[in-house]
Amino acid sequence: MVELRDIEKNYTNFDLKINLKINNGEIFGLIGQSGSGKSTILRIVQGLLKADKGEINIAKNTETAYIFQEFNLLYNKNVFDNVALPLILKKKFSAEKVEEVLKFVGLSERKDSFIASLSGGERQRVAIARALVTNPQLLLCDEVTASLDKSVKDEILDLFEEINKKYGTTILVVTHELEVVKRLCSRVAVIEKGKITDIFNVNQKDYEKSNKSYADYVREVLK
Ligand SMILES: Nc1ncnc2c1ncn2[C@@H]1O[C@H](COP(=O)(O)OP(=O)(O)OP(=O)(O)O)[C@@H](O)[C@H]1O
Repeated sequence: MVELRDIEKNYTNFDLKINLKINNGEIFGLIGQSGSGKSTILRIVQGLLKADKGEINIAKNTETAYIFQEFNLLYNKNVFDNVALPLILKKKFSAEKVEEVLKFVGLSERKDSFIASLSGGERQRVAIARALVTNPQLLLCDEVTASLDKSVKDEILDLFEEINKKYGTTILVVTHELEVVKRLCSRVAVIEKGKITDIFNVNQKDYEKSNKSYADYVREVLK
């Protein structure tokens, strides 16, 4: 689905050099500390940044969508209009499609609400719905759960899993959070100082999905 071959990007104090292959239908994690080069890789895959060397191959006509940490929502528009935007830009507006993805992310009831009145988790759901509305085969996610608390994070991660299962969407997840990779990804690449130092299958078996209430979680950590 996505192949980065001998990709290089050189900044004054930073050199990226990687090879990476992401298979059709997998949820692939890219994990690394701040400054390791994750966003640079994602931007190269998005086509927002040109590599100095190497080749990037993405299957022809792959519909791609992005979800960012900051959500990039339009605050002067309501939920419905935010989600409809990519379809309007592509001149493919369909109210039914917007309704369908809003239902999928559990926001049908909030479709007339303005973004400012939503919680962080709800905003993230709007961003996910907006990404899904064009039926992407490839979803690129940059630190999408970093600002969310544990229970909302679990909900959003469930949603990504559902997207992958229901639509077969290939998902590339960039994160510095180990638990996100553990919970969601089948494979992960570890990136350090611009190089991939390891790639392996994630052992998801012993991840315990939390059914605890928020109060239980707080007690468990703090007491
Ligand atoms: N336009 C640029 N000019 C010069 N250096 C840059 C530029 N963009 C990124 N860098 C450098 O490249 C390195 C990797 O940055 P990148 O944003 O890819 O890291 P990251 O792993 O995504 O970090 P974070 O988790 O903090 O977002 C950093 O050292 C950064 O300073």
